[in-house]
Amino acid sequence: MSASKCLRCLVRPSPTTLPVSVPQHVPKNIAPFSTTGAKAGQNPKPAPSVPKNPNALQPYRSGKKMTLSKFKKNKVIDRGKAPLPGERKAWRKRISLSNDNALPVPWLTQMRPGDMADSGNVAKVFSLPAGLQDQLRACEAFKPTQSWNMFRTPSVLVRNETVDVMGRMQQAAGENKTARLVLTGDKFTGKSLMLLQAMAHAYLNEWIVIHVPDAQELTTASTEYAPIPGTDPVQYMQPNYVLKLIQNFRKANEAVLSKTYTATAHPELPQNITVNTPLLNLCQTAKEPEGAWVVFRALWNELMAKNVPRPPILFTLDGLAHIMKMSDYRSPSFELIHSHDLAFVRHFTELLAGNTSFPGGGAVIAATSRSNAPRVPSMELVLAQREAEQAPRGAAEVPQPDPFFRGYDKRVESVLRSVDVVRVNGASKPEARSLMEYWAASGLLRDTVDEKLVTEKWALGGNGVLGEMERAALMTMRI
Ligand SMILES: Nc1ncnc2c1ncn2[C@@H]1O[C@H](COP(=O)(O)OP(=O)(O)OP(=O)(O)O)[C@@H](O)[C@H]1O
Repeated sequence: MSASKCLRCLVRPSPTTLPVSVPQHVPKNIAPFSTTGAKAGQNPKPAPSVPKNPNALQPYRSGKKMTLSKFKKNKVIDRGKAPLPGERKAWRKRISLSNDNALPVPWLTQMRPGDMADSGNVAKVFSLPAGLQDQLRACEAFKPTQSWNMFRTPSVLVRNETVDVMGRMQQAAGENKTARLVLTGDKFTGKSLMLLQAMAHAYLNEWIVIHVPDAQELTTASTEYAPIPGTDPVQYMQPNYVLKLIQNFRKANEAVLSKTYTATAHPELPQNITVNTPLLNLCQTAKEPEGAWVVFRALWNELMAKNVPRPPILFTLDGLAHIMKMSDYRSPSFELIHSHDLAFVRHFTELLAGNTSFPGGGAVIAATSRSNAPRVPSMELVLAQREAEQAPRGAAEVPQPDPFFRGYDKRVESVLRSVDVVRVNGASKPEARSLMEYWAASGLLRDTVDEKLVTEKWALGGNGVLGEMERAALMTMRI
């Protein structure tokens, strides 16, 4: 393009319209050349202004900038109040145990202490008494994934497996032994609910209950940890987790703990605890994470004290696979810590392995999960082997380890080597029918419950998988 053309308007400038430009490098307040000393000091007169031709070629752009968003207003987006720390998690984990829109079921009876161990009650639905609901809520036995929020009162179906598990618990307590059980089975068959039933049975029969609602909280490095001085190999405590556990434990077991007394004095605790103090007072000394581990140790020693009257104890844990592998914690040398080196987890695994037992008898029950669980080949293999060994002679072949696989964990095998495996299957048709009649009486199932409907929903639910049946029959009613 020709340099003599105006770049903005394409008008050819004439020599007369060109502005007289002052060279930019000459400072304005410097005196022009002069012949006298007097003139030399005077300020120069301003140069006569040249009228501006808007079409003339400008050396520099001046004036307004063109802004494209001139007529746009800045929108103020109101995002509301930001949720406080922990608020989202609390919302996600909230449990509602009642639905006022569901009908009360007139024929429903409240659960009594012996109901779940009685084989005559198989395929019957029982409601949980209000006091028991509080205890189960305190120890976080209800899960947000279960369908409690659909019914008027929380109720459970007694199944064959329920009677079996409760029978083993009763027998162990009667013989001052500790039953060691692992509940396994397909997804949504009701393993967590079986744990809840075991806890309900224990509370109604005045046992002491310790419950770990989700084992992954212990091993995913989401809670503080510290090495315990004087342990070899080093074990780690988790003071914050243990504090929360003691507080829930105290709320849930208040009645029994106030009737159980200390066997020794505990001067090491934040408050001095003397002999014959209720265990409830001992639990109340756990107020800060700093002293929580010492309180837990004292409480554990008391629960395991021999030669003093102790009620049966139930220790339950949901999500077994999470504690049967390396944890996400690291040692000071940055090596992964095995879950069994976490001291709290070790208390559980020692019981499950049969190395320790409760003095007044009881049970230790772990449930596997299919929804949220890492793959642990050692655990899967040992549980399959145990199941085959327990089957009637020759009914199942005992699985063998893969000779080319190097990932088996000896520590896991030694813990699970002698446990009893209980498989939770789909419900039978009479059990399914009873539950569906309860759904219909609650106003959640509109169809008439007959043989045809039961068979249809039972088949749709993968041969009586209760969670799947709920989906098939009540999915439109989910809140
Ligand atoms: N005995 C029962 N009485 C009433 N409802 C039951 C019973 N057993 C299971 N259910 C229902 O089935 C659903 C699945 O139960 P649960 O959460 O115990 O399954 P799960 O086997 O632990 O599943 P996952 O393998 O995913 O952990 C729940 O909504 C629960 O209400």
